[in-house]
Amino acid sequence: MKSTTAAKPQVKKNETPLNRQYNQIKAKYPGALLLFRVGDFYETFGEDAVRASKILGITLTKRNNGGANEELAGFPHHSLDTHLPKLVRAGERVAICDQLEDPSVAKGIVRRGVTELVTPGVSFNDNVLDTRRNNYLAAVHFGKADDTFGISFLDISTGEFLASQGNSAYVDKLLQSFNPSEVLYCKRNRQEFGSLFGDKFHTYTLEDWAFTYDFGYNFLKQHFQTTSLKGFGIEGLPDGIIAAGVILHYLNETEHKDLQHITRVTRLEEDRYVWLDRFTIRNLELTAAQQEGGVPLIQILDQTVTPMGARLLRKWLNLPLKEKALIDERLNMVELLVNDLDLADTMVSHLRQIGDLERLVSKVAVRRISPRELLQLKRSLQHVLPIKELLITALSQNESASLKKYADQLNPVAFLLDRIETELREDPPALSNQGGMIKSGINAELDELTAIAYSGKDYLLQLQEREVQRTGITSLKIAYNKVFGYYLEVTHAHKNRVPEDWIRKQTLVNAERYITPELKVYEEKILNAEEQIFQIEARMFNELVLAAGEYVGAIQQNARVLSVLDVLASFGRVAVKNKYVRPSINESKVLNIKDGRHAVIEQQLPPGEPYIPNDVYLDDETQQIIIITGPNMAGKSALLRQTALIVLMAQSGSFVPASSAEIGIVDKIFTRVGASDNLSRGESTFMVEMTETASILNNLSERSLILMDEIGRGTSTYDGVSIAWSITEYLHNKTDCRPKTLFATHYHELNDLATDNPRIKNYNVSVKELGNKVIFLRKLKEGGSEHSFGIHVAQMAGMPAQIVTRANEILKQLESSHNRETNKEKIREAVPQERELALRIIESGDPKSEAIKEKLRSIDVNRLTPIEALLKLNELLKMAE
Ligand SMILES: Nc1ncnc2c1ncn2[C@@H]1O[C@H](COP(=O)(O)OP(=O)(O)OP(=O)(O)O)[C@@H](O)[C@H]1O
Repeated sequence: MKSTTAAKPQVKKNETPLNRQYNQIKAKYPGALLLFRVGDFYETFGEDAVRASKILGITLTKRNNGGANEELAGFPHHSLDTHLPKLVRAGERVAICDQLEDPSVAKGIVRRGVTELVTPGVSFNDNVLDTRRNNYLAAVHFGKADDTFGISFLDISTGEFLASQGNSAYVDKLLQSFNPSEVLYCKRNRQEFGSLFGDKFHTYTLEDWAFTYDFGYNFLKQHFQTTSLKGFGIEGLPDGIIAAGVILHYLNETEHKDLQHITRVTRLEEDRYVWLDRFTIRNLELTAAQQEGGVPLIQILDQTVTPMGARLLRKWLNLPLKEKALIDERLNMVELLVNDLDLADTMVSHLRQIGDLERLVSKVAVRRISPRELLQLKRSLQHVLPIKELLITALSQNESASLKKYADQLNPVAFLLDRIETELREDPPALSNQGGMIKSGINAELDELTAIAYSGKDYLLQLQEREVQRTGITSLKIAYNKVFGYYLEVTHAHKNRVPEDWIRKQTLVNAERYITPELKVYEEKILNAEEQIFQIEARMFNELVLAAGEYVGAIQQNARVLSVLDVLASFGRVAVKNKYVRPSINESKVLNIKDGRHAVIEQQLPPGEPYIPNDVYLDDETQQIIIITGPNMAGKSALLRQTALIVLMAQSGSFVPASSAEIGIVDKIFTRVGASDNLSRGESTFMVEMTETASILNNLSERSLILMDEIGRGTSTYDGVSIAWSITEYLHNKTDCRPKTLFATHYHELNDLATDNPRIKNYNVSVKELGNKVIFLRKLKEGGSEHSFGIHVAQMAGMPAQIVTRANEILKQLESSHNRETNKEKIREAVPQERELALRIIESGDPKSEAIKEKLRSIDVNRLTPIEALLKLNELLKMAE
């Protein structure tokens, strides 16, 4: 994706003063597309014009610039709201250069300056933002120590600011989960950034000096007006502080200086959340589908009614919890709402009216709120008190710590509401510079001026009436424009009836315009009054916004509580609708799911086709690893994924699709599913599969849940079976932890593993054979399978009969020549044979064996992963042959 860095400004000869001003400003914002306000238009020039015309579909013209022809494209200033989002979405950084003084009073060339640099990650514009998603700006700092990184995220539209640090895998995971719209990093890390974190992000690189500890620390201290950062819990994160400092620095550089709504920086604690690697996030399709048209889990679970609730749900699904108390707190509240549907419904009906309180309050803090939005803020806040009262009433019937906490935290901000109610009209305009905002009876001077303006207008109507009588010109009209002020307009047909005392001002094609001294007197009265009204109202509105600014902290807290309530209510509604149950969370290592279902697939089956529920039991004593065999299409992958989804939903605080679920807290979920989805990256399928598996095996913990689907199918059957076999053995025999594993495979040879390994159990997803047809029962049963029905599936898929018959013949032949018992013995004997071979090689003295010895010596056994060991062994065997 687009990456931006500074470009050299062009110096031109024969500059006009306007050009010089343009070039000076342009040079200050390298890499940005400059929208240059000239009169009523925003103009772009040169390269910017070419890009703008392409993105916006506006006409590209040429102008003469110091003898050279330069491209030019522009649009009327009032179209900024339509055009800006298009430019930003196309990945442009847009510098908005406005006229900083009134052109009519400017001496010489109008003063201009960039008032905002809008970039993909920094925007307040409602048209750029997706209400149901956060718009994060991220900064990544490459730490001094090996594999340490600082990372920070900011959503300027909500004020949420986070910092953390960890290794590259952690940073990568966060980037995947938060999916920032723009990522900042240091120029010197350009090479590494792409190879570590991919090229899907819009990035912007900054100079080295911004990435220093003292700079970041001081910037943060200054912003929060604190003497240290201890209160935020980030003191111990030097790399995280650097990243957070870079974000504030960047905001400053992009002319975002009103940041009062960023009231804290929160430490994102790595060990508070379940670890999901990037493959898991993608494969489980929690918040985004892998393929177009696919349905992610969030689509099923999202019944939130506020944009901030929708954003929070996304976060909760990406960051499931590991602490029982916190998970139970959420589940308790969901249960309460499920059991008290009246409470849930009334609460949701209030929440529905609240809208995006979080973004509205940010606009208050940065003083970008419009009169209409302030009214909206008032209307949102009016629902806080009823919700608080609802919770308090519910508390009288339920002993609930959560209810009490939420009720306590909600602040109805009555004083502010009262003030807005008293002062702001119910039909305010969109802009604050043309009056019509403040109610009458608040400011005596304002009321007086309004009376003058109104009576002046009444007087003008009387004047018009009088002149009609006097001249007999019934079509005579009094109108107004900016150039002449008020005037009388008469069509040419009545021109000769115009009295002597009228003064002609303008002749049009079919009419003439006149003024009279009397008209001018009243004009001045009206215009003066209006001008003063605008000024007084703008000042009063500003004071109102400032007053609201005092409540930013309280309103932000309201927004947080309301978004939590929204997500919990959404969990409750989905639980009732889809028949989910409350999971029981404990600290054991047991996973015991009864009648589990796949939350997404069950919603998509054709009507009348039920989803077949299944039990899954895993622990670290008796059933640590389950090998699941079964034909293609039987439902193996669905079973694997539903198990992980149930765990994740439970630990996010949601009820789950099952008849019961005991969840011993899981701290990491790894998946290796499918083999074909990385082809577009140009890596070999098998290599990707092995890299992903290696990353799983190197990061295990005793609470890990591993899902492996057809590991090894990307290579020859023998290689595949050998690798799958050795991985499973490794997971079983690991001495430091016993990660729970579901292993779906077509290799029924693996069923033999259960013979010698007590915690490995065989299951199969059953099918029934009817004649030569297969019926999918989709029921998980104990025991292995004898064959894989691949040919049946080929037949079902409409393969020509001739091919199906021939395949069956070949299969029979192969099965008779490969006796399973012999294979089983061979596999069991494999280890001693290899050792023997190694010894023979080392003892002989020929040149080939010397080379092999050399190779062996180069291996550092302590740093070798099981997969690398297998690959090395394979290499050595090839050399020996
Ligand atoms: N328990 C179930 N109840 C109803 N339908 C199911 C169930 N499990 C799976 N299905 C349906 O069967 C389809 C195939 O399931 P799945 O992809 O899990 O099969 P598989 O055994 O992993 O196949 P393959 O080995 O070819 O990858 C699913 O897309 C779903 O529509």
